[in-house]
Amino acid sequence: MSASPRRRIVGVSTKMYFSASQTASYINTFLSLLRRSSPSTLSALSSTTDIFLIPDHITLVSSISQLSSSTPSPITIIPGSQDAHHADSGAYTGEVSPRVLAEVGCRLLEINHAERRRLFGETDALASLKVEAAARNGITPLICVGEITRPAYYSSPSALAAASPAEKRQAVAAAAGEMSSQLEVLLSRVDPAADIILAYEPVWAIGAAEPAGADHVVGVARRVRRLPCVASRSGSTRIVYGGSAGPGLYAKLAPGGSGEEGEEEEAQAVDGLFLGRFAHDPKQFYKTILEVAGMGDKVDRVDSEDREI
Ligand SMILES: O=C[C@H](O)COP(=O)(O)O
Repeated sequence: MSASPRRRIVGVSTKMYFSASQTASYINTFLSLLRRSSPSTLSALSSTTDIFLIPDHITLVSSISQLSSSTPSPITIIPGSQDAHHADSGAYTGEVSPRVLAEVGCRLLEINHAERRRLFGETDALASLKVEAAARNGITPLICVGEITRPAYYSSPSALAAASPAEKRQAVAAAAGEMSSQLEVLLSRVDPAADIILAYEPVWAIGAAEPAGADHVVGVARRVRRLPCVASRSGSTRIVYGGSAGPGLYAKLAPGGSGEEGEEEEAQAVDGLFLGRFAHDPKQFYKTILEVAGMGDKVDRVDSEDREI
């Protein structure tokens, strides 16, 4: 996965929503959308943007085979795993080995998702071992991190509209501060030269009706990039946003979008999106991919069955 300058990246985790046959049919429908795209669309897409797909563990191997046999050239879809143990082998009944994941073609490992922390008691220290295990096995770690507390002004649309720039800056600083101590631990065991992806997922925006505001996301991403444990890395550190993300969001996060006011514009604070529910329809997933790739002019064609995308 090359990332210099940083390639955009967008993907989906199906969490535990789909049956095995739904996962197969989801991938099938998504790949047919890609196959309906013109060679120039596919070529432009693959030249700028990485796409990943993270099914459940049971369907990972069959998904990898489906992706490798039916993805139209020159697109490559990066298969990922939702979790793994930190040891490569041993007496760990029921666990998934990162070495075996690498062996079957998995190239991305999701680590430290808020649901793993809240429901299964995972900690920063455990996640740091998994980050190390992924990199050791040549798998790119996709490290989820985000603040727990929702800024008070998200309580209602009117409170959000009335929030002052100072309140918003304070919320951005608080979120980045909370993530700073987590990231220190999460990145403590991985080679600074390894390529990683950070998924900024405010816990309060996961499973919600709406994503966090663009100004909040861009502001936090900029601050995270400046944290010493991130800024000092020599490997690529891409940042994707997750938490009720879907079509229409990335344009607001990209340079020239509606990101945080009053700060020096960075070329690209957020490198892409990490989708959940709002990618359950393969067409919505493909529309979002096109938007992340800066090809929003193609989005209207996705709904029309008889037009080439
Ligand atoms: O893994 C993806 C994120 O947790 C976002 O999920 P969501 O878009 O369904 O809120």
